[in-house]
Amino acid sequence: MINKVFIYQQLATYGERNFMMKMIKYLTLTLILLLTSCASQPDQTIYQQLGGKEKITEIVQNFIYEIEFNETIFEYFKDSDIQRFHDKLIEHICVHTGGPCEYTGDPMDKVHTGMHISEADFNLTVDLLIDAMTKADVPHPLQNKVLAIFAPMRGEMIYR
Ligand code: HEM
Repeated sequence: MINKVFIYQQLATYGERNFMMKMIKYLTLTLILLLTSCASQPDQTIYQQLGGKEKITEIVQNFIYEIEFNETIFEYFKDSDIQRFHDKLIEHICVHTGGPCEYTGDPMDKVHTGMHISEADFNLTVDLLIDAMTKADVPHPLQNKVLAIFAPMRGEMIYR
């Protein structure tokens, strides 16, 4: 009888040890995977994630193309210097996504005051930007990061 109890106790202890060993192995493996994935993907700026100046230029060119084919939004741009808009918007996006650029254009509130941009037209412009990014093969999660930077600027543009 004593021997039986002793054997059961030993088996239970062995089971616990076995379980603990498995847990330690599992946790160590998880930790290693976590560390290697962090090391291979160091924090990148959104500018870097996009692919730098080249990709931003592609997005801006697609965006201008979209604007030119949208009657409502083109109305705002019909007397604008599109080459200047192209150059300043690239600088602006570069700076705000963390790129190594300098913005040499005018402040957003000053540029857009007097245009009386409605909320609907602001949203429509954002849709055109989304189309421009999609055509430039920017993945959707990254598009959302870009939009999260520019959406809060709406206050400097609408109803002014
Ligand atoms: C977050 C959204 C927007 C950003 C980041 C943005 C950015 C800019 C930038 C950087 C410029 C060039 C400034 C300069 O020439 O010094 C510009 C110009 C302009 N923007 Fe925006 N803009 C936005 C939304 C809009 C919207 C919604 C409209 C109209 C529907 C609009 C209409 C214009 C026009 C017409 C110009 C040219 C101004 C001119 O001819 O002098 N923008 N914008």
